[in-house]
Amino acid sequence: MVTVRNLVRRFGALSVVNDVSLDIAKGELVAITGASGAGKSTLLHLMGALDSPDGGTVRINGVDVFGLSAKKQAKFRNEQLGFVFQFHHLLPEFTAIENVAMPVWIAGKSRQEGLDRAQELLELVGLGARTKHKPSALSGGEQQRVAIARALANKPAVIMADEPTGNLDSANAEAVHNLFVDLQRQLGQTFILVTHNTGLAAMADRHLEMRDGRIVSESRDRGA
Ligand SMILES: Nc1ncnc2c1ncn2[C@@H]1O[C@H](COP(=O)(O)OP(=O)(O)OP(=O)(O)O)[C@@H](O)[C@H]1O
Repeated sequence: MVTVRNLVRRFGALSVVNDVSLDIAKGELVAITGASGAGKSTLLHLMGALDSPDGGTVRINGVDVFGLSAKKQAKFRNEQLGFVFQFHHLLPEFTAIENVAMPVWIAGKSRQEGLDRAQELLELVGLGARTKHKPSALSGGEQQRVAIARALANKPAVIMADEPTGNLDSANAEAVHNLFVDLQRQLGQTFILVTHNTGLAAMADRHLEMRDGRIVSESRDRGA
């Protein structure tokens, strides 16, 4: 599903991602942990084609993402990848349902198709009664669930999440963890998560630890 080979990203003399290779299977939930500055976010951004590498390749569903033109890459990102960040980045002037429908509309589908899909997803994340609320009228945990629904909008191959619970209290963080596991089980959704949260890392099928731009350990610790 995701094949990373010899990925390198340098900032000045520093190799922030230093020759990383890894394979992620369909339906896998992978957590990446490591100290601040280890290169986790940079690696995730490269895998999501939000940044370009100085060397190496990323293939998602067989597509060489850095071999695509800028326009095709943006389309690929919108249709094949879902992103969840620490701060939800919802559009404040739009309702929850409109925020979730947005990637569907951007992909060229009709207004109604977008709204139907968004309604279904908001119900899936437990927000079926909150669809007409604007982000400011939702709690932090609810806003993050809207962002997760939005990430799912186009049935992406992979959801990439960078500190998705970093801004949440422990109860809301746990709700988001459980939601990821439910989505993995119900939809076979593939997830790559960068997190400092040991509870979230422990729920993953596979836990990769980064240090100084490299993956230094790997464990399969779900249920341990
Ligand atoms: N655009 C940039 N220009 C220069 N240096 C950068 C840039 N982006 C990241 N870095 C540096 O790369 C290193 C790794 O950053 P990165 O954000 O990937 O780490 P991280 O493991 O995600 O850390 P954290 O857990 O604190 O988010 C850091 O030393 C950071 O300062």
